[in-house]
Order: sequence, then C-alpha cells, then structure tokens
Amino acid sequence: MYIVTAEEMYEIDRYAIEKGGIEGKVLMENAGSQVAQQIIQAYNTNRKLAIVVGSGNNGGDGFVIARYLAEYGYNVTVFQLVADHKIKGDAAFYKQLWLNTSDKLAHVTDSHQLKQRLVDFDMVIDAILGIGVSGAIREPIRSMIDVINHLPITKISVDIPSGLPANDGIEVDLAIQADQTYIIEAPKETVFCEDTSIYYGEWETVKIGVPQAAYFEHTSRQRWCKKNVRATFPKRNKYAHKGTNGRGLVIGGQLTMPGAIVLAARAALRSGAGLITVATVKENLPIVSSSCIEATYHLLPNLTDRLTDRDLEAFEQIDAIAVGMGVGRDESQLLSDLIEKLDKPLLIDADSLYQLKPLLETQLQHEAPIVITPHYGEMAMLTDTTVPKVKRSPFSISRQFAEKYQVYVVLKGRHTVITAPNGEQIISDQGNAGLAKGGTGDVLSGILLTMIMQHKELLPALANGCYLHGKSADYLVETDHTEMDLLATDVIEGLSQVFRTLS
Ligand SMILES: NC(=O)C1=CN([C@@H]2O[C@H](COP(=O)(O)OP(=O)(O)OC[C@H]3O[C@@H](n4cnc5c(N)ncnc54)[C@H](OP(=O)(O)O)[C@@H]3O)[C@@H](O)[C@H]2O)[C@@H](O)CC1
Ligand SMILES: [K+]
Repeated sequence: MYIVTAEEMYEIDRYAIEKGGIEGKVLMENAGSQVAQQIIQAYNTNRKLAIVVGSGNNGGDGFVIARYLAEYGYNVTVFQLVADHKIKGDAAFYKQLWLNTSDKLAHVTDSHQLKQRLVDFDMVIDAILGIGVSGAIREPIRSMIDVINHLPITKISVDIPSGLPANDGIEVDLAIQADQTYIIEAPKETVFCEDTSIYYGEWETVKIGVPQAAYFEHTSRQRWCKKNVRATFPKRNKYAHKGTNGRGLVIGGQLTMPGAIVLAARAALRSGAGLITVATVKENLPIVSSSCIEATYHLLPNLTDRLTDRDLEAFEQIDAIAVGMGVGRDESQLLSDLIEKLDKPLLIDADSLYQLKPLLETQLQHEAPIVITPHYGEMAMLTDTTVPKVKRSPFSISRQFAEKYQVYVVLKGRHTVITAPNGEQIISDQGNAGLAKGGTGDVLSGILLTMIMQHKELLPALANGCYLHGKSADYLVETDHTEMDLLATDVIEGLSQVFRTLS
C-alpha cells in the first residue's frame, strides 16, 4: 500500500486522467460511490444523515455520496457551507445531479445556524475540505468545524478529516475529529504521524480505479504488510550451515547494562542468525554468557578505546555488526574504528547514536551500509531539533537525514519510518503499547542485525525486521500476554509464532 503527500496524490490523479484516460468526473463518481458503499455496509438506513460540503472536489465527493445513499434509502440532507459560485467544475456537475433527484440541499453560512440544523441528525459526513487545504482554517469554516466536533453524533470524514493537512511537518490548527475516515485511494502521510493519526479515527481506503503505474512513477513510500514480507523474506536453504546463516557481532553491555546486550544477542539468534559473537567487558561475562549460552564471546577492556589488531582480526570473520546497546555515552574511539577500519554493515543504536553525533560531519567514510535506529528523542538529538518536531515530521526529517549522510534510518515509534539513502521509505505499523518498555529497542536491534545478514536488499531487510518485532508483540497480546505485562524477553520468545505465519 502506497502512502502519499498531497502533491503526489495530485500527480497520481493527473496520471490517471492523462495517461490512464480516466476522466476526472469518473474518478469523482468512483470515489463517492465507493465511500457510499462502505457507509451502506457499516451503518443501517435508520440513520438521519447530514453531508456537509465545501467548495472543492472533496465537496464534489460529498454530492456523489448523497446521491448513492439516498438511492439506498437513507434520509440524506446536504448542507452547503459555501456560496453557490464557489462550487465549480466536477463538483458543480455532481451538485446538479443531486438537485435533479432531491430538494434536500440547505445553504448554511454561519456556525450558529449549522449547530441548530445539525441537532436533529445522527451522523455527519464531512466533505468540507480535502487535500487542497492550505494555511490556517478560515472563518466561517473554522467555527463550523468546531461546532461539528462538539456534536455528540458519529462523524465520518471523506478522504481526510477536514482541516488536517495531508503532509507531515505542519502544525495542526483545527480539524474534524472523525470516528471513521474513508481515504480515497492512498493514505496520506498524516495517517502515520503521532499527533495527527488520532484525527482519522478508524480508517480504510477505497479504490477509485487509478492505475498502479501512477504510484510507481510518483511515490516511493509504502506501508509494509504481510504480503510484502512474504514476497521478500529469504527462504532458508535446506543445506545451510551456521556460517551461511550469518555471523553477527553485537558490541555493548557496560557494567551497569548487561541486559541490553543479552536481549540483542538472543533476539538475533532467535531470528535465525547462524552465529552471534558478543563483544563486551570482562566483568559482565558471567551474567551475559549464562543468559545466552548459544553465543560466543569476545572480551574488550572497555567499550570506548580503539580496537586492537587482535580485535580487528577477529572481527574480519563477521558479516554484520550491531553496536550501542548499553555502551554508555562517553566519547568513543571504538565507534570511529568500526566505521573507518571495518568495512562491514554496521547498525548503530541507543548510546552509540550519541557517540555518532560528533562524527557525523567528518567520519562517515564507510563503504558498507550504515543503519541507525533512533527513537524520537535520539533523532531530535541527532538533528538538533525537538521531540515534538520529530513527531510532526517523521517522514521529512528521516528523509533529509538519510539523504544527507547516506545512511539507512529506522525511526522507531508507534509507526516506524524506515528510510533508505535514496529517500525511499517504508512504514511499519505493527506492534502495540506493550512495546513501550525498556529493552524492546535492544531486541529490535538484534532482529535487524540478522535480517541485514540474510537479505540481499537492505530496505526490505529492515522492514521485515520491524514487522517481526511488532507482529510478535501483537500475537503475544492476543494470546498469553497483555499490553501491561509484555516484556522485551517475551517479544523474543514470540518470534516463533510470527515465523510460522510466514512459511
Ligand atoms: N481527480 C481528483 O483530483 C480527485 C479528487 N478527489 C477529492 O478531491 C479532493 C481534493 O480536491 P481539491 O483539490 O478541490 O481540494 P479540497 O480540499 O476539496 O478544496 C480546496 C478548497 O478549500 C478551500 N480552502 C483551502 N484551504 C482553506 C482554509 N485554510 N480554510 C478554508 N478554506 C480553505 C479553498 O476554497 P476557496 O475558499 O478558495 O473557495 C480551496 O480551493 C480530495 O481530497 C478528494 O476528496 C476525489 O474526488 C477523487 C478524484
Ligand atoms: K473531508
């Protein structure tokens, strides 16, 4: 499933019209009829429906929806919130079709009047503003949105809750708080941003006949589903031995944080790595090795000094490295050695992201790929911004960072945004609130390390790793656990359930 910005959606529509030969009117008819079909399936005909329409094509969709719902026996009234001359083109055409069959069109131009008129209705269908919204919401639409939000009736938005922007990065002024949104064709970026996803309520997409080729040309952002995982997940070779399943190195676990490295190592092994070596400090060896007996160990005097020739020689055998889980935030020459002296895929997580910050402008000379896995706070630190700004702009901030430093970025959140150095993006939205607990990030790093070693292409590797992690939590919450008690160790144990669904 593709995810779009407003500009991309307009390009995609243009493609459908110009190259696909589908008239704009047909797209609007399809949009309205498809949304109406969804409403017919979900809500019975006893309801008294108000459809509020604005001046643009979103309002045009509203007139089409009205016609279909009336045809199916619903009691529908359209409230036009703008002057007649504002309704033009295809929207005016469908307004006329509505008037040809119904006299239930009311002009309402102030919010008090709207409030009085809507009191009698059970449900309001919001076709006021679509993806063409720009700037602060102007009066009287502003007060009308506020009135609708305060009505104790079901609110259904068409394409996007009116007032909400499609693109990330814009502070929300005021928007309809929908119970349900029927999105036309493709989810917009704000569906997946923490501050704006809430406005959509439940959401579903409806298809209106846009050719898939339009998406290939105009967007490089998609949502990762089971179908994508199945199509890209490497098949396990029957004749594989431990060497062919990847030899990974996990570096971390200072004295006060041995657990982080255990979680990462065990998660890497449970996700299918052939061999995992844990490089950690001597003092932690008893606890770490007894908790992960399948790994081998490489002792380091500390987690910040330069790597010795002996270390480098040992690490030459390795296929990929994950560093940062519980290493502490002291300045690290170890990290710069990993970047400069070992040409291995390198995943940088947690504390090592703080150590990476001073190296960013000078030392990212590394042939093999670098993957960083920040949460919002770490991303804010790396980009000298604030957490609210990262939350508001997860797509654009990740893309700018990935392109500038030529790294892969896995920005962890309720919706994880994965970005390749060329700007291509994947959203992984599996998982639940049970994952908001210490150690789950270490588990993800371990899973990703294994995926990096086993896939040919890195972007699907990272997306598949995030899918395994989130899906494991989802299965566990559906079966043996709850969002309250779920622990990072459970997520490792839950991986087997997810693997079963993939074969
Ligand atoms: N082929 C297609 O394209 C298809 C498109 N489809 C549908 O079209 C929708 C996009 O349509 P669109 O481009 O007409 O934009 P849309 O948001 O309905 O109206 C924009 C108007 O709103 C106003 N306005 C803007 N900002 C404002 C503000 N801050 N405060 C107050 N008012 C504001 C402004 O009007 P003005 O006030 O200037 O008269 C502006 O002109 C899309 O979401 C989907 O539903 C489907 O039918 C499928 C086929
Ligand atoms: K809308």
